[in-house]
Amino acid sequence: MTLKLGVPSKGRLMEQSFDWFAARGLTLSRTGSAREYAGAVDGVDGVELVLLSASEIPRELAAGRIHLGVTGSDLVRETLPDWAASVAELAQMGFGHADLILAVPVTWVDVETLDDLDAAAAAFRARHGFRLRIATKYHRLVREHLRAHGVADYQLVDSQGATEGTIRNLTAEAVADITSTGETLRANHLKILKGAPVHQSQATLFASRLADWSDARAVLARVTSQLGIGQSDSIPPLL
Ligand SMILES: Nc1ncnc2c1ncn2[C@@H]1O[C@H](COP(=O)(O)OP(=O)(O)OP(=O)(O)O)[C@@H](O)[C@H]1O
Ligand SMILES: O=P(O)(O)OC[C@H]1O[C@H](OP(=O)(O)OP(=O)(O)O)[C@H](O)[C@@H]1O
Repeated sequence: MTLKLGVPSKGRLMEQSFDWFAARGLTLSRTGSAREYAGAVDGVDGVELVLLSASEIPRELAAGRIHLGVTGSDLVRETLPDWAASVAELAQMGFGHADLILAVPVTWVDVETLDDLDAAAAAFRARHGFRLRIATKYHRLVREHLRAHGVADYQLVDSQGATEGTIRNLTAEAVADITSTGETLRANHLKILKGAPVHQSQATLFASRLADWSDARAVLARVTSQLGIGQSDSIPPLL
């Protein structure tokens, strides 16, 4: 039996993941044609590369279909209820940095903080008869954050892409989305609310707590030794 390692199948995350492993002596490569999602691993015996969408890796880890997986820490926290029961963080990889933030139009001069948003939301509801709409694909993380900060008078509207455009399109009054350079927010005349972001994300190597480790345990020891990371004693059933 081999250890299955899930890595994003395209884009920056794939390339930077390949570079991160290569720098530690594990060579990942795509095999077959450019469009074929097959891969190979050199450097440690018994590792099988599984190329997957970054957004599917949390579910595959939680289902135990892959033993290790690279994806954004935001996607794990958003996708998996009680994520720490399903996966363990083995290494923060130092790329794929992005902040999940709340933003409102720059023209909302009285709204700079979550407290201001709370007040604006109450006023909005009184005036319009419906709750202020926040567009996002990060429903779980945004709900938890707003609950923790006592903001209740809002509704989430689902936006799976081009979220910053929802305000111009009059389908939302505020957004919660990932930003790295801030260019998309600036281009859409939005400003980030002050205070800590909802989440600071980066690419992270996760281990499944729910995969069958019985035969993959020895391979894990070789992988973590090669990568120079401490083998997590906290991955059941490795205890
Ligand atoms: N502008 C950005 N800068 C840096 N990281 C980003 C940016 N936008 C998204 N990310 C991060 O990249 C990850 C998502 O990667 P990607 O966009 O490849 O996934 P996806 O769109 O779900 O993939 P797929 O289209 O295959 O389903 C998330 O962890 C997110 O935090
Ligand atoms: O701060 P910036 O560097 O401008 O990056 C932020 C943008 O990047 C992501 O979008 P992505 O490109 O993944 O497309 P999406 O709209 O489909 O989510 C995110 O949703 C923002 O729209």
